[in-house]
Amino acid sequence: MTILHSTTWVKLLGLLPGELNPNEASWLVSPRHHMSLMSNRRAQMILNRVRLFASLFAVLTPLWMFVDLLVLPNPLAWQLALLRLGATGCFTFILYCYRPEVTLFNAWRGMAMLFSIPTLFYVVSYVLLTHYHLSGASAAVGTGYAFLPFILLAGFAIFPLTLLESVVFAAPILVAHVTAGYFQFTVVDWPSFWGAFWLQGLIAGVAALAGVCQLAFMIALVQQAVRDPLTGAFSRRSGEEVLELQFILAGRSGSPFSVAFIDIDHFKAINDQFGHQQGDVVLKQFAQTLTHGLRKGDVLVRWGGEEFLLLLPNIDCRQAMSALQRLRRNGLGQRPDQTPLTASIGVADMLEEGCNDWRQLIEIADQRMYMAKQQGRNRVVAGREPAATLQPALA
Ligand SMILES: Nc1nc2c(ncn2[C@@H]2O[C@H](COP(=O)(O)OP(=O)(O)OP(=O)(O)O)[C@@H](O)[C@H]2O)c(=O)[nH]1
Repeated sequence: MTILHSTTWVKLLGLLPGELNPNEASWLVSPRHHMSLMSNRRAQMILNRVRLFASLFAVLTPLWMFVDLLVLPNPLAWQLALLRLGATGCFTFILYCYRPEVTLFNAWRGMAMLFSIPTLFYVVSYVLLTHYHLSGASAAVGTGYAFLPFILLAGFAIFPLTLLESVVFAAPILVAHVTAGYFQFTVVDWPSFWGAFWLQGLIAGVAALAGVCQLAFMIALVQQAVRDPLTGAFSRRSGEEVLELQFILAGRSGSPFSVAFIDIDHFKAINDQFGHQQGDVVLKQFAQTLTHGLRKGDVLVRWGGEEFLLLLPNIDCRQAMSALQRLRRNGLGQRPDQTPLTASIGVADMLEEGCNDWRQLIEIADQRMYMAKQQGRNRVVAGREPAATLQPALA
């Protein structure tokens, strides 16, 4: 695993420093820790590629039928033609009827459906071909069927997949080849059956590498698009997307979802006394300090200027208060004159407030942040009552 955490990966993939953090290299191996925004965009991309692949196969599969009918003996040619028509019907079904909600699971299902059609086609066509002793032109056409697994494995190269996904999707095709060999369905005189298998493994490896490279570039692009360049926190636009997604998920599962509206105190004074550049440094350190203190799954958004939003899924106001207390106890950073940086924070929980729109939730948290300012700054307000105010924790 240490190699995954080194920058070697980044260098090997030809990425620029910062485009893919070393701790994000494990994202190339498995989709387990992908952020929801990434998974959503990847799911959309995979579904688009599934449709592209299905449309190509829907056109090419019936076209080859005419070659079969011209060259192959009957009834083999007709049996294969029927098989091709069936496969074309399945590809057309995926193209026009598979319009699911954009989730990674549905994208995987689309890929599984897409690749299972030619894999089955390959196995059945082989069973049919073994009953004939082909020679001349018909043997050449029959040999063409043996190339299908190679084409399928190469096809994975157009999908932005993790290493684990590539292995899972390529395995059935390799197993189909081994099964065909085991039952001696081979009609072609390969120099070596295992030689062909080795070649397939090689193609699968190259396709997996191509998929991982695509994924690396995709991660880098998504990071650039979703992050605020100064602080590394989510930008407001992507933050709104995450908010909407988390709000829907929390609503569906009936779990709490809290947001904290954070505004740095007297930030203008930093700019005025020490210059805008020093102000930028303080903003950057503030965001880094908060991010390091967060749990996995919590999201920091730069809402604008010196205002930040903290999205805290699965916790209510009370738990959010204690998380913020911990963050404030550890310190939010320092002003250029070495005095502690403080912030005024408003907290609201979707369940407690009965919000059915995330904008409403932000509005409430924003109002509470203003209450914190009015009450003297450097505090957290989580309700209208004074009891729900967390007093200054910093010296
Ligand atoms: N350096 C820097 N300053 C910024 C940036 N974005 C906004 N600001 C400044 O942040 C300051 C915010 O000032 P105010 O809204 O008056 O708030 P404040 O001084 O923090 O006072 P209170 O919020 O009332 O405690 C403004 O001077 C903005 O110019 C940025 O990206 N970098």
